[in-house]
Amino acid sequence: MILSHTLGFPRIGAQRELKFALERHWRGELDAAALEAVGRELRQRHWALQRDAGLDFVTVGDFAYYDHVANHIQLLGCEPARFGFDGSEGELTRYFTLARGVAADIAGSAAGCGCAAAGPAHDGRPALEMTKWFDTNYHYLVPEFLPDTAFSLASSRLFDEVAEARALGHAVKAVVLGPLSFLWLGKEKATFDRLALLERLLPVYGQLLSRLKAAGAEWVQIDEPILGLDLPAAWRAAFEPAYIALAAARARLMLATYFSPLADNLNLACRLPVAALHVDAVRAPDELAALADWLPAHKELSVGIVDGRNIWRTDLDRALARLLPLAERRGGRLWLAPSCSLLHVPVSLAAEAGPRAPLDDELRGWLAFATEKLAEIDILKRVFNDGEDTVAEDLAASRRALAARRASPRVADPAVAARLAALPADADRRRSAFPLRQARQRERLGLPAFPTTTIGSFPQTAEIRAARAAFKRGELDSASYRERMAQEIAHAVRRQESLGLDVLVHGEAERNDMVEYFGEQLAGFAFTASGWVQSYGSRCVKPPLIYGDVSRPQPMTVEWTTYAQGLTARPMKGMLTGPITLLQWSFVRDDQPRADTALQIALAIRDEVADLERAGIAIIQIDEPAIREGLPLRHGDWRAYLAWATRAFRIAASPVADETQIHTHMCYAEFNDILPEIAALDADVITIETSRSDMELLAGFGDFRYPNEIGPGVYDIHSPQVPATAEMERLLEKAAAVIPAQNLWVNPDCGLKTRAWPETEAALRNMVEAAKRLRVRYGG
Ligand SMILES: CN1c2c(nc(N)[nH]c2=O)NC[C@@H]1CNc1ccc(C(=O)N[C@@H](CCC(=O)N[C@@H](CCC(=O)N[C@@H](CCC(=O)O)C(=O)O)C(=O)O)C(=O)O)cc1
Ligand SMILES: N[C@@H](CCS)C(=O)O
Ligand SMILES: [Zn+2]
Repeated sequence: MILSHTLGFPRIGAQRELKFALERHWRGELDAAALEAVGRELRQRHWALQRDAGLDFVTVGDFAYYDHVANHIQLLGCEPARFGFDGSEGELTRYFTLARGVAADIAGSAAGCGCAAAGPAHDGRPALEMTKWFDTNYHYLVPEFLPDTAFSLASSRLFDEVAEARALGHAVKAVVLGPLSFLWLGKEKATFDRLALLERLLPVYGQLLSRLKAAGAEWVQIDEPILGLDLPAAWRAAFEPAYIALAAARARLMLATYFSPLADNLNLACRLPVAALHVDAVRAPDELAALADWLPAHKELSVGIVDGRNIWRTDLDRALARLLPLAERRGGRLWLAPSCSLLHVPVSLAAEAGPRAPLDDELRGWLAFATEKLAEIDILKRVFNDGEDTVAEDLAASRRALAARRASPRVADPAVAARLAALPADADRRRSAFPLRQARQRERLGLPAFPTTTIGSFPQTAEIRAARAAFKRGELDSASYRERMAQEIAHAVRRQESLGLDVLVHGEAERNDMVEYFGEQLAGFAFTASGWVQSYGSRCVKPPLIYGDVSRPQPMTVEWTTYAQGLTARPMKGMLTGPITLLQWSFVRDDQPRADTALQIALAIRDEVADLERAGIAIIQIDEPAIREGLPLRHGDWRAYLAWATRAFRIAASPVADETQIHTHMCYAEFNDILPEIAALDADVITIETSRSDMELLAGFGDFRYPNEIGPGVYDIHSPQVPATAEMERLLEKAAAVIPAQNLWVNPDCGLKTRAWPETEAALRNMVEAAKRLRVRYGG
């Protein structure tokens, strides 16, 4: 018998119902009960979808009002003491405090902007840090651990949800993050080893599993994605005793791994005393044979056969070819599932039909979002359980779609192939070495020491978003929309001039998103109407789809950039998203290596760089915030990735003269483990997020003697708090202790699109003042 399930389902809602409810709640327009009603309605809808798709169990525990790791912090009773909760606050209030921090004197502004994580707040309660969930564009809240962190079962939310699903008649599989992954994903806030907390944590997990069983969960999926990482020996060694201890709870456990091969953890995963093991057969198809050998016959094998990280229809014949020998080997017993939670793909293709939909019928036919992926799993299951004839039509439709995609003339563009073949070997090299470029740029730009700048975006106000929405609905004509954006840009330029910034930006008002905006203009890319995916909290992104060879039919940013430059005598930075970030934050074609697609995008961006230079733009920034996130999860794969990723960046950045200054920008990650490669990008200036680590991140750049110029972020843009001049001075002093002062720039951590104008202006005023004081101290 073949069974089916999903590791998780998107929680945000097909129409982003959760996002809008959350933001209304934060603005004080929706009370907690009404928010909970929206959550309940979404869970019920998603469980019904799972049941209707023929899954044998619905998954309970994948829902979260902000983030599932944050749910575990409450569930396991380890809310950090620094939040000072006194027991009078409700669970939901505490939850949003962990996620967003509190700034008592500016709470109105924080809530009004719908921003998610807040940074250091006036009353000393900064939000939990946010970081990337493995190699995805989803951000989780980082648990904080101290040597005396205690655990207890402190929330009934998960058990209530199990009861809710049971009351609706569903067979339930609950999902929790495993104890080792939970500890691994957290951070020590004092000098000690957080693995030491396992002993204290395990009894609470034991209680958790017993209660889930008592609540009627037939299975508990226990996620240990860290089994896909290169783990230190102590962490690997901790698995077996931990799971032996958990076995005492007598819950039926499915250990779930995903995102990368198990490799040297395969044997360990097979040995653990659990009833079932889930593996990612999309990222690690080659391990299936070994699993069939090693997993004891009495255990269930759940095969993640449908890609949970991408949106292409599954090749069902290839999937069946993989599954058949496995099923045979395991006596006809298998579970089928997506490779990972479906959190990372949009809810349904249903919203992509209709005359105004940007996706045409042909492209839509090649795709499967979360709902359609469940249907694919059901087809595969029925082939085994009921015979191929029962799904002959579905299989034929799937084959037709795949054949159409393979044969489509829209995929291959011979001109792109020809250009790549003719690419000179030195296309990734600037004309001169950095010292000469630096001298020429200094002469051309005439900037003061500690030049001030921002990262690109200024507040994406409700008015800007509303104008764009009206334009897209056809209610605002193109000329009026462009006029509105021109006004916004002019406004941003005026404000920067009056603040005294040295290098200006146009503010990105015209961009819906730093990736989608380019995706809408590049050939080989398509975009959706409602293909939203949660990025953090209530914030979502709509990743474009790369379906074919990429090229740039026409300039994408030159008009707005030259317009902005025409408004000021100061240098206006051109603002582009780099090839790796465009790749990483899109759904990428699966019919050629990612490296090839990256190279094609690099050529398109190179053309834009050349056009900006030709239009007289002296400084061009190529954002690469996702370059670190794109690193493979296994170290052994790093070298190959870094080689093509850095080459793609350099190809994009290298067509310009020495006098043209190339900036890059990175955030959301620690870069110290890839510093040589960051240096090899050879950007003239790099701006990076450093303020949240109190410039600690910069130490690596100092130790490494990073050769080019650096703008370490001096304030956290996630917070509406206005940073004090003295604090930014202190950070700059700290930076000057490790980086030569003449190479330092002054800027925020990242773009300001999620902020409001009043706090933005106040923060930048203080930042400019801090730079002036540094100039006095260091000369220049
Ligand atoms: C830098 N970050 C980014 C990541 N990934 C990206 N693809 N882009 C990024 O910028 N990953 C790492 C970080 C994550 N950070 C963020 C920060 C902010 C957001 C965010 O604000 N997202 C918006 C959606 C952005 C967008 O595409 N907006 C569109 C559509 C706006 C919209 O919702 N319109 C409404 C109607 C509005 C009205 O009538 O007033 C509608 O269509 O229904 C646009 O501007 O046109 C969000 O709201 O979640 C994301 C990641
Ligand atoms: N230029 C972009 C970079 C974000 S990582 C911005 O300022 O929003
Ligand atoms: Zn950034």
